[in-house]
Amino acid sequence: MTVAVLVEGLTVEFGRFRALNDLSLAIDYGEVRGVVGPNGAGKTTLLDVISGVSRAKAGRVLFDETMELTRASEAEIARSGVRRKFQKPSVFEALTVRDNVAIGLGAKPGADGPEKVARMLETVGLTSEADRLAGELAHGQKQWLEIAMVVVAEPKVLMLDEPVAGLTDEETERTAALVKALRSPGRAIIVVEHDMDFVERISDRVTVLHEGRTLFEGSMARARADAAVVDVYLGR
Ligand SMILES: Nc1ncnc2c1ncn2[C@@H]1O[C@H](COP(=O)(O)OP(=O)(O)OP(=O)(O)O)[C@@H](O)[C@H]1O
Repeated sequence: MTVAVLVEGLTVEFGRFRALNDLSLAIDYGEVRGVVGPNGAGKTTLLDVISGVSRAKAGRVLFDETMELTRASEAEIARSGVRRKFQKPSVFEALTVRDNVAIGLGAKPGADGPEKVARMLETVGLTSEADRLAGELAHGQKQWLEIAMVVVAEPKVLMLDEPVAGLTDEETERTAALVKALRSPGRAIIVVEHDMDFVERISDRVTVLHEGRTLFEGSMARARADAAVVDVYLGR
Protein backbone atom coordinates (compact mmCIF):
# COMPACT_ATOMS: atom_id res chain seq x y z
CA MET A 1 0.00 0.00 0.00
CA THR A 2 1.19 3.49 -0.82
CA VAL A 3 2.14 5.72 2.07
CA ALA A 4 0.37 9.08 1.88
CA VAL A 5 2.78 11.09 4.02
CA LEU A 6 6.27 9.88 4.82
CA VAL A 7 8.28 11.99 7.25
CA GLU A 8 11.96 11.14 7.33
CA GLY A 9 14.47 12.52 9.81
CA LEU A 10 12.72 15.87 9.98
CA THR A 11 14.43 18.62 11.96
CA VAL A 12 13.04 22.15 12.25
CA GLU A 13 14.82 24.88 14.17
CA PHE A 14 13.74 28.35 15.25
CA GLY A 15 17.01 30.04 16.09
CA ARG A 16 18.72 27.60 18.44
CA PHE A 17 15.47 25.92 19.46
CA ARG A 18 14.60 22.54 17.89
CA ALA A 19 10.85 22.32 17.38
CA LEU A 20 11.19 18.98 15.53
CA ASN A 21 14.14 16.74 16.21
CA ASP A 22 14.93 13.99 13.66
CA LEU A 23 11.25 13.06 13.47
CA SER A 24 10.15 10.11 11.31
CA LEU A 25 6.65 8.76 10.77
CA ALA A 26 4.42 7.31 8.07
CA ILE A 27 0.73 7.95 7.52
CA ASP A 28 -1.20 5.61 5.24
CA TYR A 29 -4.03 6.29 2.83
CA GLY A 30 -7.36 5.43 4.43
CA GLU A 31 -6.07 6.29 7.87
CA VAL A 32 -7.11 8.89 10.42
CA ARG A 33 -4.04 9.77 12.48
CA GLY A 34 -4.30 11.72 15.69
CA VAL A 35 -1.24 13.81 16.55
CA VAL A 36 -1.18 14.69 20.22
CA GLY A 37 1.29 15.83 22.87
CA PRO A 38 1.94 18.61 25.36
CA ASN A 39 2.12 22.29 24.44
CA GLY A 40 5.22 23.00 22.39
CA ALA A 41 5.70 19.34 21.39
CA GLY A 42 5.89 20.30 17.71
CA LYS A 43 2.42 19.32 16.46
CA THR A 44 1.64 22.56 14.65
CA THR A 45 5.20 22.76 13.36
CA LEU A 46 4.73 19.33 11.76
CA LEU A 47 1.58 20.55 9.95
CA ASP A 48 3.47 23.72 8.98
CA VAL A 49 6.22 21.71 7.27
CA ILE A 50 3.78 19.37 5.50
CA SER A 51 1.87 22.38 4.17
CA GLY A 52 5.01 24.31 3.19
CA VAL A 53 4.59 27.13 5.72
CA SER A 54 7.79 26.23 7.61
CA ARG A 55 11.06 24.94 6.20
CA ALA A 56 13.06 21.97 7.41
CA LYS A 57 16.67 22.24 8.50
CA ALA A 58 17.16 18.53 7.74
CA GLY A 59 15.11 15.56 6.57
CA ARG A 60 12.20 15.47 4.17
CA VAL A 61 8.49 14.86 3.76
CA LEU A 62 7.28 12.75 0.84
CA PHE A 63 3.69 12.87 -0.39
CA ASP A 64 2.36 9.84 -2.24
CA GLU A 65 5.91 8.39 -2.19
CA THR A 66 6.96 10.70 -5.01
CA MET A 67 6.51 14.40 -4.29
CA GLU A 68 8.99 16.03 -1.93
CA LEU A 69 6.88 18.52 0.00
CA THR A 70 9.95 19.89 1.72
CA ARG A 71 11.04 21.30 -1.65
CA ALA A 72 7.65 22.54 -2.85
CA SER A 73 5.89 25.87 -2.38
CA GLU A 74 2.69 26.25 -0.35
CA ALA A 75 0.72 26.72 -3.57
CA GLU A 76 2.21 23.63 -5.24
CA ILE A 77 1.48 21.59 -2.14
CA ALA A 78 -2.15 22.74 -2.00
CA ARG A 79 -2.58 22.11 -5.74
CA SER A 80 -1.28 18.56 -5.38
CA GLY A 81 -4.11 17.76 -2.94
CA VAL A 82 -2.45 18.28 0.43
CA ARG A 83 -4.82 20.61 2.28
CA ARG A 84 -5.11 22.08 5.73
CA LYS A 85 -7.78 23.62 7.85
CA PHE A 86 -6.20 26.08 10.22
CA GLN A 87 -7.26 26.34 13.83
CA LYS A 88 -9.05 29.66 13.65
CA PRO A 89 -12.03 29.69 11.26
CA SER A 90 -11.30 32.06 8.40
CA VAL A 91 -14.49 32.00 6.37
CA PHE A 92 -15.60 34.93 4.24
CA GLU A 93 -18.18 36.42 6.58
CA ALA A 94 -19.88 38.68 4.00
CA LEU A 95 -20.50 35.83 1.54
CA THR A 96 -23.14 33.12 1.75
CA VAL A 97 -22.32 29.71 3.10
CA ARG A 98 -22.76 28.26 -0.40
CA ASP A 99 -20.40 30.80 -1.98
CA ASN A 100 -17.79 30.08 0.66
CA VAL A 101 -17.80 26.39 -0.23
CA ALA A 102 -17.64 27.26 -3.94
CA ILE A 103 -14.44 29.25 -3.28
CA GLY A 104 -12.89 25.99 -2.11
CA LEU A 105 -13.23 24.67 -5.67
CA GLY A 106 -10.79 27.29 -6.95
CA ALA A 107 -10.82 29.43 -10.08
CA LYS A 108 -12.09 26.67 -12.41
CA PRO A 109 -14.93 24.95 -10.59
CA GLY A 110 -16.14 22.96 -13.64
CA ALA A 111 -19.69 22.18 -14.76
CA ASP A 112 -20.32 19.88 -11.81
CA GLY A 113 -19.19 22.58 -9.34
CA PRO A 114 -22.67 23.45 -8.01
CA GLU A 115 -23.45 19.79 -7.45
CA LYS A 116 -20.18 19.23 -5.60
CA VAL A 117 -20.95 22.23 -3.41
CA ALA A 118 -24.45 20.92 -2.68
CA ARG A 119 -23.11 17.48 -1.76
CA MET A 120 -20.47 19.02 0.47
CA LEU A 121 -23.05 21.16 2.29
CA GLU A 122 -25.07 17.99 2.88
CA THR A 123 -22.03 16.16 4.27
CA VAL A 124 -21.24 18.90 6.80
CA GLY A 125 -24.92 19.42 7.69
CA LEU A 126 -25.20 23.01 6.44
CA THR A 127 -27.70 22.58 3.61
CA SER A 128 -30.37 24.54 5.47
CA GLU A 129 -27.88 27.38 6.04
CA ALA A 130 -26.68 27.57 2.40
CA ASP A 131 -28.12 31.02 1.68
CA ARG A 132 -27.20 32.62 5.00
CA LEU A 133 -24.16 34.85 5.35
CA ALA A 134 -21.24 32.94 6.82
CA GLY A 135 -20.78 35.71 9.40
CA GLU A 136 -24.12 34.75 10.98
CA LEU A 137 -23.08 31.17 11.73
CA ALA A 138 -22.30 29.82 15.19
CA HIS A 139 -18.65 29.01 15.93
CA GLY A 140 -19.17 25.27 15.41
CA GLN A 141 -20.93 25.84 12.10
CA LYS A 142 -18.04 28.04 10.94
CA GLN A 143 -15.65 25.21 11.70
CA TRP A 144 -17.74 22.82 9.59
CA LEU A 145 -17.99 25.38 6.81
CA GLU A 146 -14.25 25.74 6.74
CA ILE A 147 -13.84 21.97 6.65
CA ALA A 148 -16.26 21.97 3.70
CA MET A 149 -14.20 24.65 1.90
CA VAL A 150 -11.13 22.44 2.17
CA VAL A 151 -12.77 19.07 1.50
CA VAL A 152 -14.78 20.15 -1.54
CA ALA A 153 -11.45 20.20 -3.40
CA GLU A 154 -11.21 16.44 -2.67
CA PRO A 155 -7.84 16.49 -0.91
CA LYS A 156 -5.74 13.33 -0.66
CA VAL A 157 -4.24 14.55 2.57
CA LEU A 158 -6.50 16.50 4.92
CA MET A 159 -4.98 18.22 7.96
CA LEU A 160 -7.22 19.50 10.74
CA ASP A 161 -5.67 21.70 13.42
CA GLU A 162 -7.66 21.58 16.68
CA PRO A 163 -11.04 21.10 14.97
CA VAL A 164 -13.03 20.91 18.23
CA ALA A 165 -11.33 23.69 20.22
CA GLY A 166 -14.04 25.88 21.72
CA LEU A 167 -16.91 23.64 20.56
CA THR A 168 -19.74 22.41 22.77
CA ASP A 169 -20.04 18.69 23.58
CA GLU A 170 -22.78 18.32 21.02
CA GLU A 171 -20.76 20.14 18.34
CA THR A 172 -17.76 17.95 19.18
CA GLU A 173 -19.94 14.88 18.76
CA ARG A 174 -21.05 16.07 15.33
CA THR A 175 -17.48 16.87 14.32
CA ALA A 176 -16.42 13.33 15.24
CA ALA A 177 -19.17 11.93 13.01
CA LEU A 178 -18.07 14.31 10.24
CA VAL A 179 -14.42 13.23 10.39
CA LYS A 180 -15.54 9.61 10.20
CA ALA A 181 -17.66 10.45 7.15
CA LEU A 182 -14.68 12.13 5.47
CA ARG A 183 -12.37 9.14 5.73
CA SER A 184 -11.83 7.32 2.46
CA PRO A 185 -9.38 4.77 1.01
CA GLY A 186 -7.78 7.48 -1.13
CA ARG A 187 -7.30 9.98 1.66
CA ALA A 188 -5.18 10.35 4.77
CA ILE A 189 -6.54 12.54 7.56
CA ILE A 190 -4.22 14.07 10.14
CA VAL A 191 -5.82 15.61 13.22
CA VAL A 192 -3.99 17.70 15.83
CA GLU A 193 -6.19 18.00 18.90
CA HIS A 194 -5.99 18.23 22.70
CA ASP A 195 -9.41 16.64 23.36
CA MET A 196 -8.31 13.04 23.98
CA ASP A 197 -11.80 11.52 23.95
CA PHE A 198 -12.40 13.06 20.54
CA VAL A 199 -9.01 11.81 19.30
CA GLU A 200 -9.81 8.32 20.57
CA ARG A 201 -13.14 8.27 18.76
CA ILE A 202 -11.83 9.30 15.35
CA SER A 203 -8.25 7.95 15.13
CA ASP A 204 -6.98 4.61 13.90
CA ARG A 205 -3.61 5.38 15.45
CA VAL A 206 -2.16 8.24 17.42
CA THR A 207 1.33 9.71 17.37
CA VAL A 208 2.31 11.24 20.68
CA LEU A 209 4.94 13.93 20.15
CA HIS A 210 7.22 15.17 22.90
CA GLU A 211 10.03 17.67 22.42
CA GLY A 212 9.92 17.26 18.65
CA ARG A 213 10.13 13.47 18.62
CA THR A 214 7.73 10.53 18.63
CA LEU A 215 7.19 9.33 22.18
CA PHE A 216 4.54 6.76 21.25
CA GLU A 217 2.71 5.46 18.20
CA GLY A 218 -0.27 3.10 18.31
CA SER A 219 -3.87 2.98 19.42
CA MET A 220 -5.21 5.62 21.80
CA ALA A 221 -6.14 2.82 24.22
CA ARG A 222 -2.50 1.73 24.39
CA ALA A 223 -1.31 5.34 24.61
CA ARG A 224 -3.46 5.80 27.71
CA ALA A 225 -1.74 2.79 29.29
CA ASP A 226 1.80 3.83 28.31
CA ALA A 227 3.85 4.95 31.30
CA ALA A 228 5.92 7.52 29.38
CA VAL A 229 2.82 9.04 27.75
CA VAL A 230 1.05 9.30 31.09
CA ASP A 231 4.17 10.84 32.59
CA VAL A 232 4.74 13.63 30.07
CA TYR A 233 1.21 14.27 28.87
CA LEU A 234 -1.89 12.45 30.04
CA GLY A 235 -1.01 12.48 33.72
CA ARG A 236 -0.97 16.27 33.86
N1 LIG B 1 7.88 30.76 14.18
C1 LIG B 1 8.40 30.37 15.35
N2 LIG B 1 9.44 31.02 15.90
C2 LIG B 1 9.99 30.63 17.06
N3 LIG B 1 9.57 29.56 17.77
C3 LIG B 1 8.53 28.89 17.28
C4 LIG B 1 7.88 29.23 16.04
N4 LIG B 1 6.88 28.36 15.83
C5 LIG B 1 6.90 27.50 16.87
N5 LIG B 1 7.88 27.80 17.75
C6 LIG B 1 8.20 27.09 18.97
O1 LIG B 1 8.35 25.72 18.64
C7 LIG B 1 7.80 24.88 19.66
C8 LIG B 1 6.82 23.93 19.04
O2 LIG B 1 5.67 24.67 18.68
P1 LIG B 1 4.37 24.00 18.08
O3 LIG B 1 3.42 25.12 17.83
O4 LIG B 1 4.71 23.13 16.95
O5 LIG B 1 3.86 23.11 19.29
P2 LIG B 1 2.48 22.39 19.47
O6 LIG B 1 2.79 20.99 19.81
O7 LIG B 1 1.62 22.62 18.29
O8 LIG B 1 1.90 23.13 20.75
P3 LIG B 1 0.42 23.60 21.13
O9 LIG B 1 -0.27 22.39 21.62
O10 LIG B 1 0.67 24.60 22.22
O11 LIG B 1 -0.19 24.20 19.91
C9 LIG B 1 7.19 25.83 20.70
O12 LIG B 1 8.08 25.92 21.79
C10 LIG B 1 7.06 27.13 19.97
O13 LIG B 1 7.21 28.23 20.86
